[in-house]
This record gives sequence, C-alpha cells and structure tokens, in this order.
Amino acid sequence: MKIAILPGDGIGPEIMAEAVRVLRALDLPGVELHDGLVGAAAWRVHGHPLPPETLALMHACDAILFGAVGDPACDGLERHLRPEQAVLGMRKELGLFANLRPAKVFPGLEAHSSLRPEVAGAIDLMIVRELNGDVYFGEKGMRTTSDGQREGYDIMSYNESEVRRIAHVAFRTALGRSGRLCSVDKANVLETSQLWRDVMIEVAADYPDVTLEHMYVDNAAMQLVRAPGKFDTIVTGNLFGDILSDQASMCVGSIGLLASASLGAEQTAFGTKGAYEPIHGSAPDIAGKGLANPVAMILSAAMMLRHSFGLEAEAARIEAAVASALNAGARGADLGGNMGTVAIGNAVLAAL
Ligand SMILES: NC(=O)C1=CN([C@@H]2O[C@H](COP(=O)(O)OP(=O)(O)OC[C@H]3O[C@@H](n4cnc5c(N)ncnc54)[C@H](O)[C@@H]3O)[C@@H](O)[C@H]2O)C=CC1
Ligand SMILES: CC(C)CC(=O)C(=O)O
Ligand SMILES: [Mg+2]
Repeated sequence: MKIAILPGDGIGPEIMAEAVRVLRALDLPGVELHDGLVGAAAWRVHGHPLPPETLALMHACDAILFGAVGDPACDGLERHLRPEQAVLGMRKELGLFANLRPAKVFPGLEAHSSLRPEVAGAIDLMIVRELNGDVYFGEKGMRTTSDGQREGYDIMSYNESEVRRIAHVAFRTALGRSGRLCSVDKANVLETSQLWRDVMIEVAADYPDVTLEHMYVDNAAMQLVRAPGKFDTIVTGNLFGDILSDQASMCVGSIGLLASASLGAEQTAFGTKGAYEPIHGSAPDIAGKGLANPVAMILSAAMMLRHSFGLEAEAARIEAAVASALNAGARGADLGGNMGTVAIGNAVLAAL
C-alpha cells in the first residue's frame, strides 16, 4: 500500500505532519509513505509545480495524500507555472473526476456554525463535485477586442459522457445514503447546465430507488444556509461544487474541518485509486504560525483508508477520535479555541 505524501505549500506541511502522525500511530502493516514536492515547493526546486518526478510518484502510488498548494509569491507567474496548476494537473492526469466532500456537524460544535445551532445540528450532506471538466479546464486566454479593450475568457463546457459518469457516482452515493439526490445547475441560463440536467434525468432511469430533484445554483446557495438539513446528496459541476463546499464548511463551523476524496475509475490491488485533500487551500495568512486546524487533513487520511484501501474500521477509528477530541474541546482559533496545530494533533492521537 504505497501512499504519496505531498504536503505542498503554506499550511500544507503543518497539517500533513499531523495526518502522518495519525497514520503512523495506526501502525498498519504494508503501508509505505513516499514524500514528494508539489505546488510552489516543487516550482522552487524543479521550476514546475507538478514536475515529472511528482507525476511519476503519483502514478506509482495506490493513493495520494495532498495538503494544499498556493503561494502569493507565485501570483505573477505565467498561469501554467502557478502552484494551483498542480492540483488541477493531478486531477486531470489521474482522471480523478469525482470529488466527494462530506459535511456533517460534529457533536458539540453546533454553536460554532455560522448558522443557528438548531439549524446547523441537522447538517449531514455529501457534495459530489465533478472535477475534470467545466470552466476550469476549458479554453482560456486574454485577447484584445476590436475597440482595444483587454478581454479574459474561460470556456465552460461539459460533454455528455463527463456528466453521465459523475451522475452514476452521485446516484450510487445517494443510494448508500438516504436515497435523495439534488442536482445543482444553472439550466435557466447555461447550455452546459441544460445538458447536465438532461443527462441527470436520463441516468435517473437506472436508479428507481433514488429521488432526483433539480435546483438552480443561486437557490441552492440560499437553501444551504436556510435549511441545510434538507439536503442529503448534492451533485454539481466543478465550479459550483467548489463554491458551495466552502460555503457548507462554515455551516458546519470551519473550513478546517472538511475533508475530500477525489476518485477516478482506476482500481489498484487494494481499492479505488484516489487523492485525498482538505477542501481548503494553503491559507497563507496563517501559514508558519502553527495555527492551522489539521482536522480536514486527518479526516482526508481516513477517507483514503476507506476508499483506497478498504480499511473501514481504521477509517472509522480516526473519525471517532477526531469527533471525540473536538467534543472534548480540542479547538483552534477557527473554532473559537486557542489550541495550535500540533496540540490538536496530539488530542486526536490521544483519542485514537
Ligand atoms: N486544493 C488546493 O490546493 C487549494 C488551493 N487554494 C489556494 O490556496 C491559496 C489561499 O487561498 P484562499 O482563497 O485564501 O483559501 P484558503 O482556503 O487557503 O483560506 C481561506 C481562509 O480560511 C482559513 N483556513 C483555511 N484552512 C484553514 C485551516 N485548516 N485552519 C484554519 N483556518 C483555515 C485561512 O486562514 C483563510 O482565512 C491560494 O493560492 C489558492 O489558490 C485554494 C483552495 C484549494
Ligand atoms: C485551486 C483550486 C482549483 C482548487 C479549489 O479551490 C478546490 O478544489 O476546492
Ligand atoms: Mg475550493
């Protein structure tokens, strides 16, 4: 069981250290951890955010633990050299098209939500975000219009097989939960979304036990804070899923709590190959201060054990330890506490 450890930039190395401590504490037989560089950290050494060495490591491993990439010092670089291209490149190169982002309120944290505790307490949802298409991967560029203005453009598109494969993931996910699936789009305005909706309806025929509803993304953003408990499984495109999941994180209390799994079709000897990363970024504003919440990274490691290695009991053990540590007061500044990254890691380890 080979795992690529790619901490990346900013708080990435700080939170990854805690996830690695938790993994090592489980002392799982046959697990090998292989370190690699990604993002600005890789660009500084190799001149590229996703160098061939790192790509080869990603291909050679059964799963990838990915911290975060992004560094304000790189904002002026040509786009293909910016750190963020590493996470996009990894997802595309490995065909990781399905991003699962669970959001559930932890017992004892209801009062830390941006919502009223009784509203927050009902949250238990799964966002299934398409990860290989949409406006993030369309043709983009800068041009000059005929009247001499600069114009930026990014083409949004999905083809039907891209929508169909994420639809199947979403319907299967909903089947394993409450059987309710909400497809979020903007079909009242966008052709891309009209196709998305049409294909969702076609695929629904294969899943008679799932109830499919459709919601426009602007309404979904509103409903997510009005009555988030009404959602169970949400399926949506790359851009909308990116935005709605950050919003969902504050409904449960902090962006430092939400983990994710990015999965494709590739199967290894142990399970589905995947990359596991917090939903947040490199948080340059708190990087290097020991303040980052490592929970999202630790929970991403748990998702890895579940999806890529079939180690359900071990995944559940990590999740229970996190819930117990949080409930006992292990909280950093993001949750109104004063514990640092390592202290929160210690609390999770003690609860394992
Ligand atoms: N998957 C990835 O590698 C991602 C990378 N990014 C990149 O990260 C950089 C920063 O982006 P932002 O928009 O600031 O988003 P961000 O998610 O890094 O930070 C947003 C806010 O949340 C806080 N935050 C994030 N993670 C936290 C944690 N674990 N504990 C406590 N507080 C936390 C930050 O301090 C900041 O105030 C940019 O370069 C961006 O492109 C952004 C999102 C995802
Ligand atoms: C850097 C972005 C492409 C990644 C992001 O914001 C995300 O996946 O949540
Ligand atoms: Mg994001």
